[in-house]
Amino acid sequence: MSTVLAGHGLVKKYGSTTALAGVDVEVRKRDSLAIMGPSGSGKSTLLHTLAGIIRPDEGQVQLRGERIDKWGENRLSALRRKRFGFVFQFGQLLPELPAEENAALPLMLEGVPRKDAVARARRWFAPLGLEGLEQRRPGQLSGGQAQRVAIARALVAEPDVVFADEPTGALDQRTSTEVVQLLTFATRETGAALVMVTHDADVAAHCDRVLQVRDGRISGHSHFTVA
Ligand SMILES: Nc1ncnc2c1ncn2[C@@H]1O[C@H](COP(=O)(O)OP(=O)(O)OP(=O)(O)O)[C@@H](O)[C@H]1O
Repeated sequence: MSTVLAGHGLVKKYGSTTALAGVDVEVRKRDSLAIMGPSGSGKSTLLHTLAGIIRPDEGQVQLRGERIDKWGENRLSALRRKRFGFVFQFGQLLPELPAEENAALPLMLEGVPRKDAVARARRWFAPLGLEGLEQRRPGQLSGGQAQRVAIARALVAEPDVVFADEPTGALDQRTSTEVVQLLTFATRETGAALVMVTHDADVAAHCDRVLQVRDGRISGHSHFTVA
């Protein structure tokens, strides 16, 4: 299967701190990868480097074989909008917009007319268990519902890769399980790859593979048998 996203020899330093000390990672279509490791081990730096948010000092990031880490900021931010989806710990939904418009936002930012963008976003509401909540503002949603709207927003533009940074970090265990099941299922349905940072081994176990990071290096790599 072809590689969608790859990082080779990634090094990132902040002053005397080496956040990434030479990391190699590849993800393929429909692949889901969890990144785990102690606090400060470099997980978020790795995710942000793969997502074109942080530039590595050494090494390279390739999307479908094309090197992106040297691209200019405008080109990179357009790439992030079109080809990547993001889910963060706290949904980061816009409080004044109804759920359906929050989910439609990446399309509207690309110039898709509001009505069409919302219609496409609405298609995600039933599979994500959000039917009937289309008009709610984020303040009127539970934490789990807000994360499901964030998943719809991450998938609406049919990205190549979804990046999730502690997507269940603010949720209780039952809600975490629901959210990660929906995230892995829905992402796989679209054919996108998923790269997720999590502290929670139960959440990581929903991914195909787990990468352990320690002191900026890969310290372990395990595969789960995919049903
Ligand atoms: N902008 C920055 N400036 C200086 N140091 C940074 C910066 N970002 C990260 N670091 C340092 O780089 C190292 C890796 O940080 P990173 O956030 O990637 O770790 P993490 O594994 O995601 O941690 P956590 O689980 O606590 O979120 C840490 O020592 C951190 O203090």
